[in-house]
Amino acid sequence: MLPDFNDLDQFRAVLAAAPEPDGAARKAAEAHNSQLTKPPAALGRLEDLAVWYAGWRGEPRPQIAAPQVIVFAGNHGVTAQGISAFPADVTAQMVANFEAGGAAINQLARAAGARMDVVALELDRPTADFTEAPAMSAAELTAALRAGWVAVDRDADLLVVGEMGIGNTTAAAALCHALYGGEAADWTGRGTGLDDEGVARKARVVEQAVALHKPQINDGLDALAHLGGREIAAMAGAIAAARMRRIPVLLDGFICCSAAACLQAVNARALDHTLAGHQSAELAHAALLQRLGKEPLLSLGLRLGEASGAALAIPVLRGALACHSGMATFAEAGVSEG
Ligand SMILES: Cc1cc2ncn([C@H]3O[C@H](COP(=O)(O)O)[C@@H](O)[C@H]3O)c2cc1C
Ligand SMILES: O=C(O)c1cccnc1
Repeated sequence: MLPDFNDLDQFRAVLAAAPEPDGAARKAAEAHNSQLTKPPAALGRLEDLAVWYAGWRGEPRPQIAAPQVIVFAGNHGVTAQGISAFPADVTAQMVANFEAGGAAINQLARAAGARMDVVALELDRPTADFTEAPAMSAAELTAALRAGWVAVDRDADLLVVGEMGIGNTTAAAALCHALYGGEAADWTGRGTGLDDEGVARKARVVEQAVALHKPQINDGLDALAHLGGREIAAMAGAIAAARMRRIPVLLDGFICCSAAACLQAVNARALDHTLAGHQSAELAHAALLQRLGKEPLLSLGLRLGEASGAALAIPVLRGALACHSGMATFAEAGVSEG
């Protein structure tokens, strides 16, 4: 059973009690890796990925059999400030598209052999416009974290989380500016395709919002409440639930990583069970990945969200484990060691 939480302090306590990887399984995986029929380290980063995954699953020779993709959707009051190239109605329209199987992530999840779930969070009740008021109350944030927390399949052996929410690159930029400082413009990109004038307006919105709320922000959950969105909070809740179940997580683009950053700001080790699936083309994703200490698996110029980049990385991790767990050792294959 997962522990439960009813308020933000209980969620902070859950994060503080997060489990660590299984040291014995990790050691056994390292020893096994060193005996496989290949020159030492010839599979490069795949070898580290396999050992990392084995530690989290507590199995020296695991496979990925049941990956789960969850796309969370939410609406944002800050869209009133003209910060997206698309209207807010697109969020609900895309949820219908996900449910009908017509979006990019439907194809990528299927191609990766992953189960896909869509969780829409109160789309007809957008968050407050955070240039004027906190985006969410503590109770609303708790509810959104819980929606993510309960969406994780207990039998999944890999989790990919992503999002849909017109305006959410503004929320993600504001979260990064609040957590890491610098200039608002450093964290503000084009999102769905703003022109230069639109990006300048968006950066002013980010700057104004962070200046308004910064005095009330003491950790990542305060930042999420003031500047986040329901789908961003739900991604954070799902990432935390996966940790409790020792399910490794592939992070998606800028918005997903802003959710992860909020967890890391509460507990420095909260993302140890996660990898960066890809580096998005959104302006600040590279800088955010650096802050998270994550090296992306892929960099394909995607700037879509929806979990698309992380879903594409599933076969990379699966390939790492197929080699690790399926290859013969030198002794088994009768191959001479160097
Ligand atoms: C048709 C369509 C499909 C999408 N799928 C993901 N996003 C992406 O774009 C949005 C963020 O960009 P901004 O902050 O500029 O609104 C998010 O919903 C994100 O997932 C989409 C956007 C559109 C228009
Ligand atoms: O990096 C992302 O995930 C992203 C970038 C632009 C628009 N939507 C998502």
